[in-house]
Amino acid sequence: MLSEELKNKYQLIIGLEVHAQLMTESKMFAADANEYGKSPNTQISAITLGHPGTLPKVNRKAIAYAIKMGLACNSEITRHNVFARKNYFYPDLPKGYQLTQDKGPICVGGTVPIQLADGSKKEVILNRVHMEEDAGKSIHLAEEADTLVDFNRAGTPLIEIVTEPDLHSPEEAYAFLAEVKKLVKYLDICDGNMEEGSLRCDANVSVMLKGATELGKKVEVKNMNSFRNVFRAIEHEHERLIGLIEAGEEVISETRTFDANTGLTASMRTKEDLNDYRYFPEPDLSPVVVSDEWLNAVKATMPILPRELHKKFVEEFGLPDYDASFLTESKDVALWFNELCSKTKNYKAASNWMMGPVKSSLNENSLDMKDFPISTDSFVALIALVDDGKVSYTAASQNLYPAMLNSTAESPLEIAQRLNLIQESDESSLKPIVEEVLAANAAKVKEYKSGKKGLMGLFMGQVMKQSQGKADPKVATKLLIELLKN
Ligand SMILES: Nc1ncnc2c1ncn2[C@@H]1O[C@H](COP(=O)(O)OP(=O)(O)OP(=O)(O)O)[C@@H](O)[C@H]1O
Ligand SMILES: [Mg+2]
Ligand SMILES: [Mg+2]
Repeated sequence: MLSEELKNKYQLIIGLEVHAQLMTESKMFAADANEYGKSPNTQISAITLGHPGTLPKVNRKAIAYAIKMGLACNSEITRHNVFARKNYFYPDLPKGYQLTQDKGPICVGGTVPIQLADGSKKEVILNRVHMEEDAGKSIHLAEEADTLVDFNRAGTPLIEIVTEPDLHSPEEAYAFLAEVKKLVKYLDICDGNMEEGSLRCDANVSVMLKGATELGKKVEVKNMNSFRNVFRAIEHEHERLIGLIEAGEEVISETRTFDANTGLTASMRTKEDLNDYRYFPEPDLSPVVVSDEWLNAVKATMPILPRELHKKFVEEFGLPDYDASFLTESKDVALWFNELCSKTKNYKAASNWMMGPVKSSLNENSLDMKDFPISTDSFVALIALVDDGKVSYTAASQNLYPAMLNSTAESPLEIAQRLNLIQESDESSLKPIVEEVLAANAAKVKEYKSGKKGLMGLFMGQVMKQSQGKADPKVATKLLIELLKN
């Protein structure tokens, strides 16, 4: 572990390359199904395998998805798009080259907003988002020392989201990934599943003395299969690079691989054996031109974005930033909440319900908001029962709400009646109970009257007990104050 003092001497610089698999039905340049988890080598065609005489054809849906990402990040959309062949030899690359965008990525620049745990915010600057196709998958068999190849993944449409070297801590990198995942899910273009490899991240890391004007040499770390592991890999490189420099050793530009078991990285290849990819424009594809008409059609499919919903929840509903961030974390939650708030004006109560009981019950039952059984209409009725003093919040959250989860046929009022949860807010029926309590506690009443005002809580507790928790606290308090005056 390096001292804080040493860490403070250096500035950590991170640039991320995030690959997102697009959820199109077919592949980037062929009609074979784009489906995860199928039997090896069943989702392949002669085009994907690059057999002689076959010709690729661009999947326009994949292009539209990439444009959606660019629009969400306020990138500039390139109108004249050319694909290039990136040539290299690897067993899982059936054609011997990958189709990608070398010059002129489909989305240029743009930003992604992030927020850290301490509440600080920042716009991470993107270099570009470009299109490419995925390779197949090599499966290395440990025992037989053999390698098998599954080409199902080959040709899957990808976007590569490349940041500027604009991130400065593992926390920022983590927040960026979380935001990208959230965005692609809102846009419905990628499922964001890092374990299944639909979202993959390479981290470029360097350090430089604070105040230096030139970036240090970077290493690129690969093979992290979770956000947490990206965090760990950066943390490790941060320390390793400073250690190297402090020891007077040279940092080498290289690609390193992360080992999740040890938390360490190891060299894979250095810049010296850098591939010459011999990029050249793909001769079998004509340029893809994004017309105004097409661009507008894609714009029309844009969903409401988390940052827009966040703004609405804060500005229109008057909710704290914290609530808005929580509520927009998942698209399903945000949209459900948005609908709920079109039916109630008690936004803060609605938000508290979401952050408390709803969140807990979803977690406990490992449910998604998609499977949430209560309709927004019923939920509004629940909130109104509490607001009108008919059911106490305690009874509503502890008894009524759990019952609603299991009984969607009855209205909240019917359930509250069945469970005997309706509060007694009628003065005339509460008064005898209050009188009874005061009579039974004559000594305490005397103490109260001689100044021990703290006893109010005790009386209140007794009234609640006598009324089996159904006394409306407001009415009971009012009656107690009145009767204790005499
Ligand atoms: N000195 C540096 N320190 C940290 N990150 C850097 C530094 N210089 C560049 N980067 C980042 O490295 C990444 C470079 O990605 P890019 O895709 O452009 O090139 P590449 O890694 O050489 O290509 P490939 O896609 O073949 O891996 C960017 O995210 C960029 O911000
Ligand atoms: Mg790259
Ligand atoms: Mg790279």
